[in-house]
Amino acid sequence: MELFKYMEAHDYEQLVICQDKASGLKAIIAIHDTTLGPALGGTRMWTYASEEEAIEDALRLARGMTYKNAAAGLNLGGGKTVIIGDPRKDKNDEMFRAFGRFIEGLNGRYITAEDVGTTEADMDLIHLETDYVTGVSAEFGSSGNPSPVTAFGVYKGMKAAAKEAFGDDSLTGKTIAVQGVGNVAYTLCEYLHEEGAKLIVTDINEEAVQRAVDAFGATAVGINDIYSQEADIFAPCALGAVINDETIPQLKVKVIAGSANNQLKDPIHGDKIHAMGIAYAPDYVINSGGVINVADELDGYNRERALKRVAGIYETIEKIFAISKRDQIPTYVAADRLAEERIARVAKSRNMFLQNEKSVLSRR
Ligand SMILES: NC(=O)C1=CN([C@@H]2O[C@H](COP(=O)(O)OP(=O)(O)OC[C@H]3O[C@@H](n4cnc5c(N)ncnc54)[C@H](O)[C@@H]3O)[C@@H](O)[C@H]2O)C=CC1
Ligand SMILES: O=C(O)CCC(=O)C(=O)O
Repeated sequence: MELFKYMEAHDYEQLVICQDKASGLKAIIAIHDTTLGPALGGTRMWTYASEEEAIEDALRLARGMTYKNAAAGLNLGGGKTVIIGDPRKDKNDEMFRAFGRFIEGLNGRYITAEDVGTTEADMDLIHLETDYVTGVSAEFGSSGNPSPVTAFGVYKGMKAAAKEAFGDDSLTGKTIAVQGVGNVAYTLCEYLHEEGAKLIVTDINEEAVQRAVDAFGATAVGINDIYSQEADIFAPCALGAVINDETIPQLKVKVIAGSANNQLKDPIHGDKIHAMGIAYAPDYVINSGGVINVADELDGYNRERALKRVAGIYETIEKIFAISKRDQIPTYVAADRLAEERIARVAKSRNMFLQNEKSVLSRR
């Protein structure tokens, strides 16, 4: 990869390569855009096949965080870290302490959190060296398990999408096909059941299915049958790339709204469902409850305030449908536009010189 060419083409600010021989730390911190505030994004630990693959992943994920944070209305930019290594074998305490010192060295330009392969305990080790970390344990002001909060955001976003499709945001009597009833979707099903929706569920884990059948009177279907159900709403809450050439022709729903990341296999699939008149709530917006929740730690975590902020996903999805109509574009493009427009607006109002910029952490 021609690094500077790539960074220039996609507007990256900074790439930090961190190496600590004693602990074996090999980390790449990618900072995409800090117009809105410090870059916040988790740390992924993974066995990358090559250094180039790790750098590409860090860059791609960091850019994703710029859009996610901007669309979520957070005053945070986008960044992400990858640590090269096997999270089951290669971790040691010194590695995360060394990483914390590298973060501290960035003096607040980057704030980390958990991601695939890292845990609350790892965040606590980072916290020994820097305050620029979230997702720490309760004694340091943790926001706790993000899944119920993510589920609340998905519920709110689904209602906004239902309003778009059916003219009314009530889910009472609506049939909702839920793919995967894990941590997020189980709580989502609680909200939906409470509101009087009929649930159809599937999961590769039979126990998870049975739990939903017992608790919510859900109808269980096979894993490949979830797409073709006579339902009003499809809620993908398991895997990515489930909206693709094979599944789209099977869909009978008017709304797609679920927690899974990267739901569209390729952008063309977002165009296809748009052309079919399906109201699609873009994944990184409707599932942003987790990051909104963790970001609340920066203000001294307050559950009530976090949930209020997460409830704002309803209005964000409404705005995205409005942009989609205004510009005649699919909602996945409208979400990017919402983020880009917000960054451009804030950039204009923040171009005045200040001797000392206010830090996010100083709000604590
Ligand atoms: N937990 C959170 O706060 C957030 C989660 N997400 C995304 O939401 C999705 C769900 O996350 P969690 O509930 O935390 O994960 P989870 O692992 O608790 O739940 C996923 C469920 O999907 C099932 N599953 C896996 N493959 C399947 C398949 N082929 N068909 C049907 N079911 C299948 C699993 O058995 C599991 O029960 C993931 O894509 C995740 O990346 C996104 C933002 C935040
Ligand atoms: O939610 C988190 O723990 C961190 C945010 C993040 O990296 C993400 O949403 O992918």
